[in-house]
Amino acid sequence: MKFTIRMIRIRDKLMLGLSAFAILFTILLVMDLQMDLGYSGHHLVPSHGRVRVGDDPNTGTIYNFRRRYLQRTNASKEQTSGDMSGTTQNSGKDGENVGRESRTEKTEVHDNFRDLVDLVEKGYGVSVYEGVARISGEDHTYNPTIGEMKKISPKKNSSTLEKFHLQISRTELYPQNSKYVDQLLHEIATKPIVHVVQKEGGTQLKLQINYSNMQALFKPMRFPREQQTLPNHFYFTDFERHTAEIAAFHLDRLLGFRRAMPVTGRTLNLTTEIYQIADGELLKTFFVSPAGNICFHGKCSYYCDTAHAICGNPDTLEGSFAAFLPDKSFVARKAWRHPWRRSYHKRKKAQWEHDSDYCSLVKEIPPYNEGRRLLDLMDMAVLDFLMGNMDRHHYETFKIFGNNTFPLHLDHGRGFGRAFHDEISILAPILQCCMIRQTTLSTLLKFHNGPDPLSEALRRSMAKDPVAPVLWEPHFAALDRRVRVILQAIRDCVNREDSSQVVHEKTEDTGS
Ligand SMILES: Nc1ncnc2c1ncn2[C@@H]1O[C@H](COP(=O)(O)OP(=O)(O)OP(=O)(O)O)[C@@H](O)[C@H]1O
Ligand SMILES: [Mn+2]
Repeated sequence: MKFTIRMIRIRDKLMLGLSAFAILFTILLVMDLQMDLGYSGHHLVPSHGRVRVGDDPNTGTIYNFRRRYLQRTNASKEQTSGDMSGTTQNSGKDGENVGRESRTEKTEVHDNFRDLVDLVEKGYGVSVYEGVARISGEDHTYNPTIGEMKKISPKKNSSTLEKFHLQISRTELYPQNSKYVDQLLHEIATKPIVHVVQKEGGTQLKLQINYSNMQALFKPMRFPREQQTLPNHFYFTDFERHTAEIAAFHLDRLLGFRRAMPVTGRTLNLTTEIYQIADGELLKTFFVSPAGNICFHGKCSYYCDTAHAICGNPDTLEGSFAAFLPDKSFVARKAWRHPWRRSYHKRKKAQWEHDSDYCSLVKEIPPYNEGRRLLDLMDMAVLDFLMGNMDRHHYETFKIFGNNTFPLHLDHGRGFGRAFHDEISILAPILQCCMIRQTTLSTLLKFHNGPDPLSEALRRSMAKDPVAPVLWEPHFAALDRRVRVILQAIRDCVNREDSSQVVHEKTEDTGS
């Protein structure tokens, strides 16, 4: 009897011990997943987000910059638990900088990046062939438009979009003082829609909106603005945000690129402006949800089923409307694989992710070995980093202009997904090539040193959009913070290139 009682006690103690262990283990696992400590071997952020042991701190890899940047600026105040990979790297040496609340940030003096301002103003080391701030050396006086190349002038009854197409030039989609952009935005946002068909291509649902004399590409709203990229979603499984398309157009314009088609927001009546004029195939996918809202899902390769339907409230729906590119039969385009594209596989990495000398490889290959294209990729990295767009797999150019023309900035639906996280790997082209177009650097410095920070300029630019406010507030602060990150990366490059740099004469006023 005594023996059995003792056995029961031992068993109870054992059970108690086991339970305590299980609880502790679970807590450890949860902490690991939250803080990415690495015990479980699973990382919330992909493992390439970590600093690799053995990296020479003086080589220009993304990992080193990420580590140094995180130690220096301590952006962790703005980071969520999923983004701590860098902060766990902090050692005691950086004592004064480590505190996550970073109260020091408020007292920090504004770094006006005088060294970089000097670089762009005085043109020290600005050349086609070497240095960090570069010019493309192309002939900017040779800038024919599509109209000129095709010997077509706009007719009296041409639509604004047709006129816009004819003025697309070798160096930009529209001039800085374009008389068509605002008019186009207004027309796309207000003119009656006459027919709607699903747009082929791409992974997510898009509609081609036909007006009486022009077309637009419609991407529907799927979430409220404050919804962020789900932590378990990869960049390639992330849903698209219509507001990102709108904001990207404004951002591209503010940066002086003018390589993105004009995009506006518009609120539709799903019944009268889509359903009643929809193409038969699209019509088949309409239904009424249990909540009594009108919904449709279209047909596409990923998210086109009942579970991912797009629903009105009950039949109003917001979306982005991008002015249509010229028809391919009129102006053909060439699609290029982006050298720094991601692997689009949940376990594989791309070559640039483990080869810190990747840029020297790219520099050898046409069209990156000469002309403007490599600098254009740097611009694209700036645009994508500012909005957090990781989905840049391909890009397109207009064939008619040959190789020495701008790449189109298309498809920004996956930007503006994470306001509290700066995805340094998007800067890989800049960090690995250590170059940036002089004019782009100059524009970034202008926004950084004010009086108008990028956030304010963007806010003002988007204020008149029909679906304003376009962006969730935290994205604005992220923009100004990311401008600083880019400037810091450029400064690191300049310092690394060493001070013995030869002084070159400026040979070109504008680089884009
Ligand atoms: N404004 C536009 N006018 C006409 N065609 C466009 C326009 N924008 C994009 N396209 C074309 O439509 C294709 C798909 O567009 P987009 O990339 O925005 O869609 P997506 O569903 O996000 O694609 P993906 O899944 O490949 O990322 C593009 O490759 C481009 O050729
Ligand atoms: Mn896309």
